[in-house]
Amino acid sequence: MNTNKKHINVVWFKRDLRLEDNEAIFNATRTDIPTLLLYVFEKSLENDAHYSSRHWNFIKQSLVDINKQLEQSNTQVLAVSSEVLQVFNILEETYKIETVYSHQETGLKITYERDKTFKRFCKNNQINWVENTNNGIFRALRNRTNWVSKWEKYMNEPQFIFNSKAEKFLSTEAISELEKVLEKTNLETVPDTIFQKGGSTMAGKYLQNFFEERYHNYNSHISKPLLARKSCSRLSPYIAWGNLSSRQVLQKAATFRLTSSHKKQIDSFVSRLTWQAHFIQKFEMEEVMEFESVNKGFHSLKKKVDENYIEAWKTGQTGFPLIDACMRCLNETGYLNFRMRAMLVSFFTHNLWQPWQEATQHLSQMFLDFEPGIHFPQLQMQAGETGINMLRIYNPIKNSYEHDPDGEFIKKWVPELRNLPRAFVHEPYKMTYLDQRFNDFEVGINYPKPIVSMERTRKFASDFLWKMKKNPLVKEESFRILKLHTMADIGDSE
Ligand SMILES: Cc1cc2nc3c(=O)[nH]c(=O)nc-3n(C[C@H](O)[C@H](O)[C@H](O)COP(=O)(O)OP(=O)(O)OC[C@H]3O[C@@H](n4cnc5c(N)ncnc54)[C@H](O)[C@@H]3O)c2cc1C
Repeated sequence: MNTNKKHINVVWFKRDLRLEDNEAIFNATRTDIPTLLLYVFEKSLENDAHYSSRHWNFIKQSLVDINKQLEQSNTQVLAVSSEVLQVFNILEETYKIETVYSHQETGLKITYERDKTFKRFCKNNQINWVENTNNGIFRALRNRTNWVSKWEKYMNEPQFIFNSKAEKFLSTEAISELEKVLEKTNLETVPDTIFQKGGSTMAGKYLQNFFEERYHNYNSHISKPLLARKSCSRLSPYIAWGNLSSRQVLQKAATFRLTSSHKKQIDSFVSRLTWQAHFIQKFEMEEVMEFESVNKGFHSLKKKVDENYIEAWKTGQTGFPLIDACMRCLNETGYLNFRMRAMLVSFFTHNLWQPWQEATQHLSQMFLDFEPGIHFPQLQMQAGETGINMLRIYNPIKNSYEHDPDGEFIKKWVPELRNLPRAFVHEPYKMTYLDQRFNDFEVGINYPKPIVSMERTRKFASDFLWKMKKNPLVKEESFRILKLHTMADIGDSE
């Protein structure tokens, strides 16, 4: 046994893929021993049905970007494909690991269990594990008393400056040696212009460009599927994977606000970042939300799974043009604005009357910005199963006329409808026999007939859920949820 092992620290990257304002790196590099920067592509997570290749590509791009910034420091991120414990066991053969630094993860059960195992491993191997607060989400809170002021204080604190001195890190040569005994991950990705590209450099460009050019119409465009793509920040994947900390974004917003003549837009944007933290904090305190409705009163709601409906929804073949355009756009590009996401879930859970649990994995795979802490609470809220939020059943036809009046978005993503006059694009099933003939278009052949009746299913869902809201257990649970999370839920006021 090698008793003269070199001592090192390890920074274990999770959803904090950046160098600046990274407390884990900051703490590790304050010590006198070198630090190894590590990312593990965990096979168990790669196989988890919530994730898809678009996420792993984004992470790879983020690591390539970090590596570029690290060239001056003569170090690289050790990126390996394995499981976390296996990697640490192998590292321990060469080095004595003093301390592992990472950010707390508000994640899926699978990562929570992994962290518990890792904690035991550290204890058994005399490794110190320091976990930092991530983006102002606090662990082990019993309620939300003073939560907002704690969060604000965290956000106003100075950022952690990256120390790039080479002596702070394990050298590239030493990392190459480790790559020989571990399964090195190939970080190359196929060049692609459809998805937003990962990395802090790209994130910084989106941030700068949002405040310099794009934010002026934030409020008026936020609900419009086409215009929101430009007028919203598009920062969600960068925040979800940690290319930017929320603090970096908020402090930038505050600086721009000082001289901005569009302060209202900046304030609305900032309020979204408060929601982001609010939802993640809620999930941190109610992790069962991954599997079941937070309001136990809804556990008795049993909806029959219909695979045909689910398939039509997933592939954008429901016969409702705005729903289909949204889904096809999401599948293709990984992004959709808030209202359209909410509408897709509402259609799934209310009109198709399917359990929200059946929607989670397809959506999480498609959202490039998949963030468990927002995803599950939002799904349940849009499904009307929290008991505390206003019941919202989105009407896709009304939304279509209001937010895509010329059918531009629909025609882009549902090419079958491209040649139809504007008057028919929102409700092609209303075309008469003659309309169809003159337009060389047949409902049910060129484009599906609606798979459900909008009016009948809306009424059914509304009556059913309003009745459920009166159920004593739903009421009791609503009270519990409000008490636990103190502040009134704020997420559906768009
Ligand atoms: C069913 C459903 C699932 C969702 N899943 C996710 C998810 O997995 N990851 C994710 O980041 N967002 C999710 N959202 C929230 C929201 O739709 C996206 O954050 C937003 O559309 C991203 O676009 P943007 O960055 O341009 O947002 P902007 O409007 O520019 O907002 C700035 C930031 O605030 C946060 N934010 C914005 N809206 C919300 C919101 N309603 N709730 C919480 N945080 C918000 C995001 O971090 C976003 O990047 C979900 C919404 C719904 C209805």
